[in-house]
Amino acid sequence: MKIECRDVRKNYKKKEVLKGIDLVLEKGKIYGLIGRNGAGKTTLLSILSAQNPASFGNILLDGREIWENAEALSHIYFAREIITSSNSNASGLKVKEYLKLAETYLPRWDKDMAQRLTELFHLDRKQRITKLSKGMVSMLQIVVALASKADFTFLDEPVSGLDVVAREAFYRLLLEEFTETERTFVISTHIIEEAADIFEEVIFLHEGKILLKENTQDLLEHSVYVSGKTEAVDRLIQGKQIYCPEVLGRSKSALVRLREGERLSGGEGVTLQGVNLQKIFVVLCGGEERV
Ligand SMILES: Nc1ncnc2c1ncn2[C@@H]1O[C@H](COP(=O)(O)OP(=O)(O)OP(=O)(O)O)[C@@H](O)[C@H]1O
Repeated sequence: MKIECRDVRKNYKKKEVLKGIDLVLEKGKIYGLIGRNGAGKTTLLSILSAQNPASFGNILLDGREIWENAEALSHIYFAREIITSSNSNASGLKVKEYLKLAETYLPRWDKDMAQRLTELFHLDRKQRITKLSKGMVSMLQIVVALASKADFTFLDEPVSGLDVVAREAFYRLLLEEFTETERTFVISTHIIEEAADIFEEVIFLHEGKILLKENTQDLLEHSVYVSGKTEAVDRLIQGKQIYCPEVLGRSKSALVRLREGERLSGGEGVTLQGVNLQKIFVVLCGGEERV
């Protein structure tokens, strides 16, 4: 089972938010969707789940268009922020009523799991959603996403507002569910480092385009931060794929992306350092604001 996104574009009036997205999401993987504020992550996830029409392009599940295709959509669930303002549909609902509603429209709903997770997160089923704290609303979003049992489950900033204990609990639950099932998860997050180990692949969405989609481990193994005396660094990085070279006095630094089979060996006056996912993201997507 796979989802294919073919040349998907989205305009809001004259503003082009997605600029030709080609993407394949395979079964049985956890993807991290990472991008700056306004990069288009929520828009992309809403289009991948047919909650929002694309302006151009197609989304296919095993070759079949998902738009107005109830069977295809029964395999896809997008857990987006529950809007708790007074004019939202969820307003006024109690937690148990919201879960009941989820049960009616999610064909693979796991009631026992929803019950278990609600207890685990200490969510009061009688509480109105509008009275929940921000973190508790995120927990409810996570409960529904996991209990949806959808083959493709998308979570938009699921850990937003969660304290560190609840975030750890979420990552653990996600991994448990992932190892027991063949489900695919796409998680958008701004908290990159603590989730980096969970993502089998990362997708960097930058200014409406996919800048990178790669196995996380490969990406980390093939990224090296080089610094040292300018001449020595220049010799080392010659012919290599480099990002953000910076010169400070007689020193130079740059991020090097090694191609398959390429190696770097440090010499006199040069330091080689591994980089983490957050650093790679800042270098590739940070632009002028990078520090
Ligand atoms: N319904 C809408 N009408 C008009 N513009 C919109 C609408 N939804 C999103 N946008 C615009 O599209 C762009 C992408 O928004 P989107 O919410 O997809 O980004 P994001 O990557 O999820 O951002 P964040 O990380 O801040 O949540 C932004 O410039 C936003 O203002």
